[in-house]
Amino acid sequence: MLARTVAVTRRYGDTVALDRVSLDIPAGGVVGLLGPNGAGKSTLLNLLVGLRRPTSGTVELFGGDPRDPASRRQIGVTPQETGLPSTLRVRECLEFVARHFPDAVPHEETLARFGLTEVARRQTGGLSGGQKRRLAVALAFVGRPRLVFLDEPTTGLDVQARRALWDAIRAFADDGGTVVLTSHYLEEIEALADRVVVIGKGRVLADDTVDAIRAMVGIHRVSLADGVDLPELPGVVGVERADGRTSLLTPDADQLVRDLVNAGVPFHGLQVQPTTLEEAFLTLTGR
Ligand SMILES: Nc1ncnc2c1ncn2[C@@H]1O[C@H](COP(=O)(O)OP(=O)(O)OP(=O)(O)O)[C@@H](O)[C@H]1O
Repeated sequence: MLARTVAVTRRYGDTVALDRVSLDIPAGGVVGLLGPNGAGKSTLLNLLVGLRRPTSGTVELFGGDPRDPASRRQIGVTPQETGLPSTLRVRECLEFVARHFPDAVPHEETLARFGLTEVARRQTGGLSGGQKRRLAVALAFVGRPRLVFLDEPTTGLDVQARRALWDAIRAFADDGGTVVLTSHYLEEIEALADRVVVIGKGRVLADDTVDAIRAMVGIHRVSLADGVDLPELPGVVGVERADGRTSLLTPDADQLVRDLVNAGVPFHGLQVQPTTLEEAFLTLTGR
């Protein structure tokens, strides 16, 4: 096991950012932490990399305490927000980080892999937001880590830059590296992760393969104006009533609409909408 948390709780004052989270990170593959804003993803990463202490429970990194620098030797990290020294050139940043490691990746390789070759001589202060982000992520890989933590690696990148970064992350995993990344984007998780851990309100709501999670979050909300009696309908996983409307939550909205028609329900004001990830998971976990 490269890293693990056992019944970890983290509070900030009255806020419970993580609530008894137990998670194992074995070697190999990409683990995606998926969840809405404020779910606790960054807090979990910060505990795993030793930036924060748990309020209770234990966190292990390479068998030790993540707050001990020796435990952190084989990790690479890109936090959600990073600062680069604005007068250093891109290549100088790579050199600075590489000096800390016995067998760093050659600069040319990193530059090419992260699409930074053209800007190698530029000062980081003059880079675009996307270029800065790519450099910040690239730096996590320079020391040939065994385990890399990336907090929202592609936020703010355009489609092309995002894909380039995905390729680099995947190449690292294909070579046997392990990655833990957070994202709001199901698409990003689908592109990269073998395993998805869904976090909501400080809890692990699901921990499964991408396919299983996709099936769970493909929940739609079919809503109708109140005033009609609804029969028992198959495939409805939740019912909500608010603002003069009844919402039926279902993984197969097309079939539900067919069933409504077949049952002769005289509905009006029908709307079909995808649910948010948070709604889908709260529904599925019955909370
Ligand atoms: N340093 C802090 N002080 C006080 N509250 C905090 C602190 N850091 C996080 N929190 C709170 O803990 C909860 C979890 O935050 P966290 O940043 O871990 O969520 P997240 O899933 O990473 O969200 P996002 O997707 O927005 O980054 C939130 O309610 C947040 O306001």
